[in-house]
Amino acid sequence: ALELKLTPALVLLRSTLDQLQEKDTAKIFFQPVDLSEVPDYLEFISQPMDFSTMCTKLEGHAYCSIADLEKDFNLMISNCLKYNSKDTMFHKTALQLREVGGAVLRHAHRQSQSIG
Ligand SMILES: CC(=O)c1c[nH]c2ccccc12
Repeated sequence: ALELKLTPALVLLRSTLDQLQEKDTAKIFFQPVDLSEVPDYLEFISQPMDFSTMCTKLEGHAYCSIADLEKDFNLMISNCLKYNSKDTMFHKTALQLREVGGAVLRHAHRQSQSIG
């Protein structure tokens, strides 16, 4: 039935997001950048993104595929690389997360192909 077919896709999306969050050991991407702490953030970043927002979107069925999840993950990383200069921990952490997260997403793409 349709709901049986859709469930594995949601399960894979949740597991992929969980795996990506686990790689953010410093938890710098767990919450939106605090605009009261960083008042100029929106002068540089037009579309903020973070894992908590991605989780809300996922449960709200905003993601139809791993590719949709990957788009927001890449947005989150590129925001961080843009706002934070190269010599910061944030910038370096984003570069690392981009690599390890890429491997998680490649594996999830392969799994989603086997679900069909
Ligand atoms: C992910 C990110 O860019 C940030 C996460 N926490 C922050 C605090 C100040 C400025 C940037 C950030």
